[in-house]
Amino acid sequence: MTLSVQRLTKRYDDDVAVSDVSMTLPDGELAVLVGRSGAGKTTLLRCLNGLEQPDEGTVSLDGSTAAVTDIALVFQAGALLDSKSALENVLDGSLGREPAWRELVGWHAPATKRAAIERLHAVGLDGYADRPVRTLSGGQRQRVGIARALQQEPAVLLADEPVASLDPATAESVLERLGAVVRDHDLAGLVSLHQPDLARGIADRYLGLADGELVLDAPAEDVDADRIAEVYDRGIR
Ligand SMILES: Nc1ncnc2c1ncn2[C@@H]1O[C@H](COP(=O)(O)OP(=O)(O)OP(=O)(O)O)[C@@H](O)[C@H]1O
Repeated sequence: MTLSVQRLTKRYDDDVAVSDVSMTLPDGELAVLVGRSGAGKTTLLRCLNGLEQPDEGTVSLDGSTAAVTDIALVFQAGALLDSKSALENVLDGSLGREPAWRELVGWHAPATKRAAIERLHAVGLDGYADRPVRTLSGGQRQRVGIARALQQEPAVLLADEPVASLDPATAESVLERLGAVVRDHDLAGLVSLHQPDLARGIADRYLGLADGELVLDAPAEDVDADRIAEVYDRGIR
């Protein structure tokens, strides 16, 4: 499905965090969102998945209003429940898709459980299902976060600086996983990153925000380091 954003604006009092942004994210493609601190990346992602209400503009999926479960957001550092296992964290992605009583007692349908194990496989975590996530490395935790987002069966996968706390090699491998799941599951993918070079060869497209405005929207092959540097130079907030 294609995610379309039309003239989206979000203000906090007098501060325009996102200003009149329009863009299209087709399925099967990973776009990388860049921009200096305070440019509006997190606010845009939160508006896309409904955590924030835009003041103006619309977000639609194939022309219709998106349901909450259609758009999954992977948080920085995974935002996992430490005391639970990897599999239990992934199963949390089914919240809202299963009857409430199943969620309350933690007794999931066999097909749901099989799907969750398949998601762990998709992110390269075979054999980690029963590991408490507090015993996992940063990169493994982040991949559990991606598997949990997949369990939501979204049409759109968003990630807000998902590799910020990782070393460059681990960050690159997490991004490769993200790119692979976006393509294999035919999702529209958007990832905010402070190290855009890590996404070379993985990103299909670069989007750039400066002071809330979309100042870059181009295929990855047309975007070199200078073009990205321009996005960072334009932000003055
Ligand atoms: N809840 C909020 N209340 C008031 N202002 C906010 C709120 N959230 C964000 N802002 C403001 O909106 C602007 C955009 O912030 P946002 O967090 O979206 O930027 P960002 O590009 O994600 O930055 P970073 O790279 O540092 O995470 C900033 O000026 C910020 O201070």
